[in-house]
Amino acid sequence: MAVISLDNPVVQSYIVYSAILALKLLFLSPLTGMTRMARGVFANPEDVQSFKKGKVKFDDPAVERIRRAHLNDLENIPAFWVLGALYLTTNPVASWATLLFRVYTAGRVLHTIVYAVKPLPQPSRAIAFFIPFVIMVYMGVQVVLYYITAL
Ligand SMILES: N[C@@H](CCC(=O)N[C@@H](CS)C(=O)NCC(=O)O)C(=O)O
Repeated sequence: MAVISLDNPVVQSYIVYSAILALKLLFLSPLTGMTRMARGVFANPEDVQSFKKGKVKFDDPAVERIRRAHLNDLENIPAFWVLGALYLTTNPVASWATLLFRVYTAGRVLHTIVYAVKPLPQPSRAIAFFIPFVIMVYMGVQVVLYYITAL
């Protein structure tokens, strides 16, 4: 039986990397806001009125790029929180699970950098997306295999 306790280093590792990912996800909101301000492009007329500058515009390339990065995080990071937590219950080897959480987090941070902060040519974004994606699939399969025998 897996020991799910806050004293368990794998659980602590999951908590740390989950929090880093949440902070990274949150970071994209102020980045969007700052980019809107810098470029004078807003999503609502009341924003234009309140800042007394710029215009309503929905296709600014820089803002849309950050919004796509944000959406991509939302398509991926919540699945990590779920699958990572379930994976903990399968009694993984601590060093292996920690490595997976670490590489996942590094991949998602790199995805944000090469997509939204300092755009780089492909395949940099594809790699930064794909490695964390494979880790999630791996964890999900491990969870299913671990519990399916009990059904
Ligand atoms: N919703 C994604 C699904 C595929 C995906 O996540 N691809 C990665 C690697 S190419 C990506 O960064 N897509 C860009 C995006 O989601 O805006 C899309 O429309 O591209």
